[in-house]
Amino acid sequence: MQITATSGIVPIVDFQPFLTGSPEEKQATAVELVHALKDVGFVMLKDFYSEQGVSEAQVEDAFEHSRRFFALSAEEKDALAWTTPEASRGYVSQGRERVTQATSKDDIAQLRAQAPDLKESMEIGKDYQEGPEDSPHPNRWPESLPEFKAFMNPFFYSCHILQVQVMSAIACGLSLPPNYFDQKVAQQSHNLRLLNYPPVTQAEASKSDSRAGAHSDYGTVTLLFQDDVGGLEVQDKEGKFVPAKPVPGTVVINVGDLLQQWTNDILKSTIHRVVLPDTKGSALTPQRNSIAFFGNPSLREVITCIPGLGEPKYAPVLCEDYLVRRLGETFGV
Ligand SMILES: O=C(O)CCC(=O)C(=O)O
Ligand SMILES: [Fe+2]
Repeated sequence: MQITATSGIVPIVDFQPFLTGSPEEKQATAVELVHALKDVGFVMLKDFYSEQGVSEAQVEDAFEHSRRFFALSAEEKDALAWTTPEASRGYVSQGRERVTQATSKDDIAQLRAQAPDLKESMEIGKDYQEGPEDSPHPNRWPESLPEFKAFMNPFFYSCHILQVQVMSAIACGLSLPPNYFDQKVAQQSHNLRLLNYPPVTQAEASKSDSRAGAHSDYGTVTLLFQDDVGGLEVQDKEGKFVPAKPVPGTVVINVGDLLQQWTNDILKSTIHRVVLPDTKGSALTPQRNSIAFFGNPSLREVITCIPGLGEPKYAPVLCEDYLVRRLGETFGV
């Protein structure tokens, strides 16, 4: 397999042939994508924009809405605070979440106290509007920014479609039917996370160089849109962290733990982190914004190793149980 371009160790794959190409072109792109996800667990997709999925203008607008949201007063943001792993919606102030691979409550609490993630985030889930029985966990919308909700709901759906497109390519690359995952992710139990990494002084930077600690993601695939500041690093096979410098016009895709389990370790959920960029002599590190869309299976889906991918290494797990446990660990609840 010839990968022509990379950012660090992350291959760059043109997704357009999968979206609009001939059957042969589709299959060749799917194979290229799966090769990258088996080998590195990360890929950058270029030419991924589509009418049904995510458009270029939407990505730009999403960053603008995100900036306006984080510019709200601390009081207004805190009134929308994230509540429970089951809901996983709302505002997460700096220091509340500490992503890590540690699993002991005490270890994570100590990490949170000593080296908190230098970030704030806003978590958005599917917005149920049909009736009380459809609204177990309402989103937490800022009242002073009505256009925020009006933008984020269709953007969430567009990201869902891009995620379906990527999952379909993964299915093709694994020699499964193209629609293999469609029904299994149809509930849109995903999590759209707007991230703001504020500027940091040298003094703060010496306490914790971690904008987001080393961790793996939990779900199927994460779609990550990043600005041009950089800081994302991906662990290589020797355990070394390698910068994945932003490439304009691409979306980063990485495999989550549930997709690794689903594919019986064929696809890799790779550890990654976000570090502070060099201050280049100035007193503050630049602010960074990113937008992560964590694709998940439907919550009632039981994740069982896909037949034909070898002797199962994992016992079946209910998606909801798994996600609630992982989120509970990182939030210390
Ligand atoms: O901000 C980034 O580039 C990555 C964030 C991330 O890995 C996460 O939130 O899981
Ligand atoms: Fe992540």
